[in-house]
Amino acid sequence: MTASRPLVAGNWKMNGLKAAAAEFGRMVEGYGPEMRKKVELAVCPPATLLYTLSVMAIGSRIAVGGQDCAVAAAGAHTGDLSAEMLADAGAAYVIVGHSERRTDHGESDGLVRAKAQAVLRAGLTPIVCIGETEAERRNNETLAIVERQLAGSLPDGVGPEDLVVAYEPVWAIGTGLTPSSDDIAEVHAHITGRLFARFGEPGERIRILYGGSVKPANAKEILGIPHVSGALVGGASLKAADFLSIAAAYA
Ligand SMILES: O=C[C@H](O)COP(=O)(O)O
Repeated sequence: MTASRPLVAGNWKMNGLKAAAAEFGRMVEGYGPEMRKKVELAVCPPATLLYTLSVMAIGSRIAVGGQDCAVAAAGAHTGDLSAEMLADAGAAYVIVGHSERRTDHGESDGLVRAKAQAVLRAGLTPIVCIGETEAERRNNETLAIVERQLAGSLPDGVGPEDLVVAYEPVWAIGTGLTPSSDDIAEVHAHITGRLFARFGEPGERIRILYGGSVKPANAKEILGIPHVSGALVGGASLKAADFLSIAAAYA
């Protein structure tokens, strides 16, 4: 896995029954050699579809990933899935700290960090999500919030290939709203600076995805912003045509 190509990752969230595999099949078909050279694609389906999609992805170079994991590797944790299980099912990535997990399940920065460590332990790459709420942005706290979340959520001792950061303003998720390009640029530059401060020069090469209402219509503009090295896409990743059209912003 190289950090040189940008990454467009789809997060299907709690969407997709068996029939959704056909949509993934269309993504596999559409991810041709030219696109592969320019952009890496990953799809994080519900865990029930992970193994099916990973088998379909063999030979296609589309990665699949999980949306969350437990901290422990195995044991008496009813209903949980370990990073090792996700790896066994074919995952290459695991999203941790998504704002919906932070909100719905009260996940703290410390827990997100432990989950990111678990992902690394299993040999996978964590996509660590951070981002401010609408109230925090209104109070001009955005940079302080992302800085605090980064400091608390990122694992230590990782190289640029081992880690992906996703900046997702909570108020932009699923709303059709997006920050201005200048605002996205400011936050991504700030995150880059913090990654440099924490990891040294390799930290500047850690990919920082933008997430929050990325659509085919705005992908080219958002993905062209300095320090934006890909996207974490929710709703628009459910349809192959939309997802591939977003990735085509790099073509
Ligand atoms: O993980 C993906 C994000 O939450 C963005 O979702 P969205 O593209 O539906 O706004």
